[in-house]
Amino acid sequence: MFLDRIVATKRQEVDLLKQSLHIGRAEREIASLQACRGFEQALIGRNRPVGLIAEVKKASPSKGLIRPDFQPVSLAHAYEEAGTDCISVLTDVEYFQGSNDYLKMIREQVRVPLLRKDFTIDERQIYEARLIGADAILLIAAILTKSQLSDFYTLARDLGLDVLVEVHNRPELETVLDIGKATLVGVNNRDLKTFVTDLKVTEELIALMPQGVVAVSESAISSTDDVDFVRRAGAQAVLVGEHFMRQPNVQQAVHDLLGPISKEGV
Ligand SMILES: O=C(O)c1ccccc1NCC(=O)[C@H](O)[C@H](O)COP(=O)(O)O
Repeated sequence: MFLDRIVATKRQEVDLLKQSLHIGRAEREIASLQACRGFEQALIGRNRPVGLIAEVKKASPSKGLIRPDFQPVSLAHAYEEAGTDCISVLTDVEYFQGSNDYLKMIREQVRVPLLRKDFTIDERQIYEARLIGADAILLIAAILTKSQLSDFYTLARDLGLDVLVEVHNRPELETVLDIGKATLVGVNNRDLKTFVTDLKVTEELIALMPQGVVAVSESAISSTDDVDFVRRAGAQAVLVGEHFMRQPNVQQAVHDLLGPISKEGV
């Protein structure tokens, strides 16, 4: 299964990270960094009736190479110009052709809060995320135990990071709600084990979320009908990657998908 392969690769990467990232040193370095930009807060005070996390995504396991002419900083600038609330940067090298360097470069150039999109399986990756300039990390319920989800969540918050906790089915959501910490929950419409996508997953799971949770619908959103559907299902924000990456002008693509900036209806 592909997700198992990704996690196996992450274990190897973490073994290397254990040699290069010393937690005590990382903590001291982090203490001298500027505070993170509020990722969740940017979605709550969003620029449009539905919040937007626009993704910088060169390739994916399900689609291969998506954007051959990939200029991460220009793309991030275009997203910022288009009024995106937050940006997601894929940092996985092996399967998404991403890079920590892309996130670092974008951090230097744009003000929008950044999600480090990767497969977190070890606490060192959370320190690393903070050090490279992320404002938020992703925790994927499908690859973590309940205690890992809880511990990693707490560590990330202690380091000043926001956390997008991702679920794809009811048992995963129940685990996350049972832990009782997550305030920002993403429903991935893509089954990461089969790559099958279905927006109805958003509809099913958001209906089970308590008031106060900021719900994000992730993946396979490519039309205004899709946005309307997940919004009606209760999504306060959408995470969109491939659709924007396939458009020559991503700034225009954001306007076409989400309309002009308007705080009305927030
Ligand atoms: O995108 C994939 O093929 C993929 C495969 C296995 C694990 C994760 C995967 N994607 C990560 C994501 O969650 C998406 O990049 C993100 O939600 C945006 O989705 P999309 O708009 O469909 O590019």
